[in-house]
Amino acid sequence: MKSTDKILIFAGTTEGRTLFEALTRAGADVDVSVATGYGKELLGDHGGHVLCGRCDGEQMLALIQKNGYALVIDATHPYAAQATSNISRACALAGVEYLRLLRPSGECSDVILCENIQAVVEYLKSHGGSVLSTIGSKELGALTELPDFSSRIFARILSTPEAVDKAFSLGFSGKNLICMQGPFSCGLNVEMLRQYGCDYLLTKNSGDAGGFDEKLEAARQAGAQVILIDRPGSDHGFSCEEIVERLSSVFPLLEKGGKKTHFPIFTDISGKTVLVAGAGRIAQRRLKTLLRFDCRIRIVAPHIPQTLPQGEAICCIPRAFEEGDLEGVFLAVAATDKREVNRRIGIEAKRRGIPVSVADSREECTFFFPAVITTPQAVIGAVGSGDDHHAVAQTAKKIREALHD
Ligand SMILES: C[C@@]1(CC(=O)O)c2cc3[nH]c(cc4nc(cc5[nH]c(cc(n2)[C@H]1CCC(=O)O)[C@@](C)(CC(=O)O)[C@@H]5CCC(=O)O)C(CC(=O)O)=C4CCC(=O)O)c(CCC(=O)O)c3CC(=O)O
Ligand SMILES: NC(=O)C1=CN([C@@H]2O[C@H](COP(=O)(O)OP(=O)(O)OC[C@H]3O[C@@H](n4cnc5c(N)ncnc54)[C@H](O)[C@@H]3O)[C@@H](O)[C@H]2O)C=CC1
Repeated sequence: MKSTDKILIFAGTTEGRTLFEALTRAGADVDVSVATGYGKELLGDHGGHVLCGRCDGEQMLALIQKNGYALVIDATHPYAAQATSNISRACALAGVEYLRLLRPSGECSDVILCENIQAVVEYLKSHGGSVLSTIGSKELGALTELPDFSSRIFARILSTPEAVDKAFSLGFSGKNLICMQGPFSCGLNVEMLRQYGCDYLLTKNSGDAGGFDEKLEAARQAGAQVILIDRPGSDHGFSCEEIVERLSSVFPLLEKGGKKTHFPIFTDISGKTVLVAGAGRIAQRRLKTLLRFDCRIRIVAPHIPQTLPQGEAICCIPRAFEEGDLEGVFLAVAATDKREVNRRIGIEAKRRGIPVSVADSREECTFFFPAVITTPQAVIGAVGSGDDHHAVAQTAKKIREALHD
């Protein structure tokens, strides 16, 4: 495969969307096909071409041949057995490479395992009790075979008009419907099971991104029995990471998991004040870097070590951080060893519109503190996607060695 080849993804799952975004960002020529308008909405606007609407096997074959894809990735839902069989057959007929993206099944024990929805119905016919159904609206019809379904089945479905209309037309009434879009936390699941007095939680083995672990744990906490519809037997495939791994030789920008990278902005900080909270190992490393750029440093820490550089540009405040310390600050670095203090600095800096690097939480950073290499000709800053700092440090080391910084 070459980097100019066209790729088609049949999405419909979180992983499919993640892969689409990552491939688009990595410069691949990629189209995505989703079954519903709702799926399209979830994709947002990432560039790339979005095809919308359900297609049968023949339509898929025509689409693949017409657009000349070199690779088709099937990222439809683990239970979309029909779609998967159509896509793989169309690829075989067109002679196009086919990859199945499949999230790993969740680990589980102590569940009532049913082969399909029909087996669930048989089980529930001979076992009383209320059920929280978390299998969506598609197969809800089967549950209406239970004579008392309208009182004992509580169906959690998507909050779309189609899903709601379908549930109503099947005979479900408002009091037995929960229309809401996930993700659902364990706590929320527990409350739902308790609120509706459910003895069972009905689920498919949707793997991690489907909130599967949160359902199992909630059932355990609420004392409900899990009824699990097993995955279609022959389904096997690759995880998102494995597919990224396979494609990264063609698209070097494709990072693991489709994480975003930061755009480097080089800005003049001379004469401006940078707040550094903390005066330990990390704060001192950053201080050394910052001082190369002729800024003023306001450093605040309960204990100011003797080893700290001194000079007019450095103002030491020997006490714990206070919010007022951010007054008049251009850039902030939170590098104390107290999680709560760093978090507070992050929040307060954001509120004031000050870019902040929070040393112990990549999620709370609005900028990443880079590894900096300075030579007479250039300033080079290196960051990764925040999940392998060691690799960034190694990269910086190689650049330093190469440039004799
Ligand atoms: C997100 C970021 C936020 C920010 O601070 O702006 C951040 C976050 C975190 N770093 C952690 C650990 C380590 N970071 C390093 C090294 C560096 N880290 C740097 C930047 C950044 N670090 C920002 C993103 C940059 C990116 O990765 O893209 C560098 C580039 C610049 C600098 O720090 O000066 C510098 C290389 C400098 C050079 O070589 O010149 C080492 C190695 C070492 O110290 O030798 C370790 C230990 C080993 C390891 O984990 O590999 C932890 C876990 C803390 C914990 O568990 O306690 C978190 C928290 C989290 O991940 O959420
Ligand atoms: N981003 C990165 O590169 C790395 C980040 N870290 C994280 O950075 C943080 C700092 O690590 P180190 O410098 O090794 O710790 P350290 O223990 O050497 O220094 C902590 C500093 O915070 C100060 N401090 C404590 N409470 C404070 C408060 N309320 N207000 C202001 N200052 C306060 C202390 O006086 C001390 O100077 C830790 O949270 C650590 O997890 C650790 C390794 C690498």
